[in-house]
Amino acid sequence: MRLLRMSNNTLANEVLLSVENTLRSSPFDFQGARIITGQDEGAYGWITINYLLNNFVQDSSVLNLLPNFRKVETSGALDLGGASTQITFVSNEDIESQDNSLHFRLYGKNYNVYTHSFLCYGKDQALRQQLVKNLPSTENSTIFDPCFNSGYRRNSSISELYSSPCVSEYSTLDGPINFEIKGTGNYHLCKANVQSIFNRTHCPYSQCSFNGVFQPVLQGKFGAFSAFYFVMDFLKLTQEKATLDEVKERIQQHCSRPWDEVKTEFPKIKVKYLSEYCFSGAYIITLLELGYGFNADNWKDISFLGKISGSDAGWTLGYMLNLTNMIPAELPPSPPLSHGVYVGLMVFFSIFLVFIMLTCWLGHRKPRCLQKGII
Ligand SMILES: Nc1ccn([C@@H]2O[C@H](COP(=O)(O)OP(=O)(O)OP(=O)(O)O)[C@@H](O)[C@H]2O)c(=O)n1
Repeated sequence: MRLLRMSNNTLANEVLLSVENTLRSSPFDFQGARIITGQDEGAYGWITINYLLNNFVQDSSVLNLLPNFRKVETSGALDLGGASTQITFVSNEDIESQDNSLHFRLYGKNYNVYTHSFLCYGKDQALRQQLVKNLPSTENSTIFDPCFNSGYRRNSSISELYSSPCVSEYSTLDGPINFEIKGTGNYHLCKANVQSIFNRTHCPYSQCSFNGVFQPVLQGKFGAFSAFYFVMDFLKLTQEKATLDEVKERIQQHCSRPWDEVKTEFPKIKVKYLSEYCFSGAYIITLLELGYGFNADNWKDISFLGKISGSDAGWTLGYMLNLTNMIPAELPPSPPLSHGVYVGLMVFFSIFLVFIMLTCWLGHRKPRCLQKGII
């Protein structure tokens, strides 16, 4: 919707109006439809996964005294959509760019959060950028693309290719109107093509991810969801903790398989998704490694998450939690003593009272001989 608004604002408004009309006639308490910002998308994704992972349940002074008390850290959020991708995590460093800085107070604790949304770096738009950047200058009607399995063919057109604002600046009237994309299935060539859409030559801050965007040093664990999960799940890389090299090896193997073989093995998967897993694998590795700076050491900090406790990982739950005030800024008032400590103190004081009464009684009691009048 953010892309559509850029290329055709009237059409974007028409879509919103249509959504509003439909939802207004539903039994829900509909309060309006709007296009959220990339920053919101990052923030709400971060809230969702940390809420579902129970990371906001923080220490109270009593809990702190417990021997097995775990100081809960939040998890960073990595979201890959079709049009944009978001990275969000708590950072102890100075966030040099205001646009990337968020402050939350949740359950009585402050969080300084870094977030950035890269529009045009979702999986579908990145594929488009990669194709455009590597279009041969000749007027060939066939494009050989290493990011598709060999034997794969797809028809496209110049107008379709350049229809997105992510690539319209590269638009050229040269070349054929219609062309055919033919896969050659080569992971290393594909990765080289994908790298060409990441600009790491300029950085106006002390450190950047790519395209001149500030990013502090990566901190803590990360949950990667949406297309990060769909792709890694297809490649069977979400359960086992594979090393970065093993992950690359698996993607390389997949890219080198002939398209016919892939299609026969997975007849139930949509052709659009299936045909793009080679590109998607190479893109995810490049985005995480070259873009965000993950490496062989901190790769283990990334968990690929589809559902958490039965709920989808994504920005929508976080948006709803925020809207309905489900995560209060302050901790709910808790009793000064826990139940266990209260019961323990009651038992102790009861025994103490009985002991005092017994001592008094023994101290004031007359000896038996006095009672009988014998000195
Ligand atoms: N089983 C699936 C489902 C989706 N996808 C891909 O995952 C990406 C993200 O899909 P979706 O969650 O529908 O994202 P969008 O809503 O399009 O993302 P955005 O937030 O960027 O608009 C898309 O490229 C889609 O083709 C996939 O590879 N396999």
